Amino acid sequence: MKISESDLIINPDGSIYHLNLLPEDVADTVITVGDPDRVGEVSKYFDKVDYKKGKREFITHTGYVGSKRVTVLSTGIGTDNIDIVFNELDALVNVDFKTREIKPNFKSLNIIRIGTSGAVQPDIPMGTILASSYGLGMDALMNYYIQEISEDEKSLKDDISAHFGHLGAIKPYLTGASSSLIDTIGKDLPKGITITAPGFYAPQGRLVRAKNAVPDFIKLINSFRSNQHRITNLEMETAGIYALAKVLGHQALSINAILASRVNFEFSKEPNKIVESAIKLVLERI
Ligand SMILES: O=P(O)(O)O[C@H]1O[C@H](CO)[C@@H](O)[C@H]1O
Ligand SMILES: O=c1cc[nH]c(=O)[nH]1
Repeated sequence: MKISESDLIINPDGSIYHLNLLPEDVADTVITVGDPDRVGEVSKYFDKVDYKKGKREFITHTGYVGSKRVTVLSTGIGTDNIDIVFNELDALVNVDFKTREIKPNFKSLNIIRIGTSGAVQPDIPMGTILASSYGLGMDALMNYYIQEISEDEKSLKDDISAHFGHLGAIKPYLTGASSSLIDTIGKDLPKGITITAPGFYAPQGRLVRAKNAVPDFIKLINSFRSNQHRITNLEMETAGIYALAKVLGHQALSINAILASRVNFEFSKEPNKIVESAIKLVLERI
């Protein structure tokens, strides 16, 4: 079945609407980062950069780490951008842009996020590099997609829904990391459930001048327990990445550079150093 011109928008030069990429521009291993400036911080370690492209906040460099072809791409902030990036990345590899039909041979990408994040447990200090075992979305993205979840995900999600049930309108969604990527890239890293918030301030329990509707949000988050599971950190993309990757059949892992300790009220004075060590760790292991 042909995908219509308004559902899948292809620019006159054959590139996809927002990412401005051609199908051949995407490697099978994709690193996503939030900050467009971080793309160069990753690709400076490539042995060879084939090209650099971009539009809006979506900057892409593709090249080689040793003999492995790798794409690094910035998503900007938030799961609304993840919706765009993941649908367009998937279309680039799984839709024939000439016929507008789904290709007969499905391609699954390995997608690794290198992001920044704030920890909500006292034993996870600033400087930690943490792998998200699950992404827990407090945003609304997955209200718009049909997602099948495993029995394990369902039972953990039920405990989470009970814990956060009194928040009313919030309908959390939960997806596990790719087991193959977490067992390799994330093998010896601290792990935990990452909350993806629809904002940086009150949606992450911060208080500046506007009053928060949810009192003691960080306490509510860090007191959650279900068997061996606990919530370790807060950021703004992982849950959307995990959920859409699974819906579309890709493998995803989120690696978090912990810049803030929300329980100790601290923010790193050297955030770039922490991000740098997360980048090096991922590039050594992909
Ligand atoms: O550093 P990045 O990857 O952008 O990630 C985190 O930083 C941003 C907020 O400062 C949000 O995007 C959050 O998820
Ligand atoms: O606390 C933090 C730090 C980085 N990014 C976030 O979203 N939250």
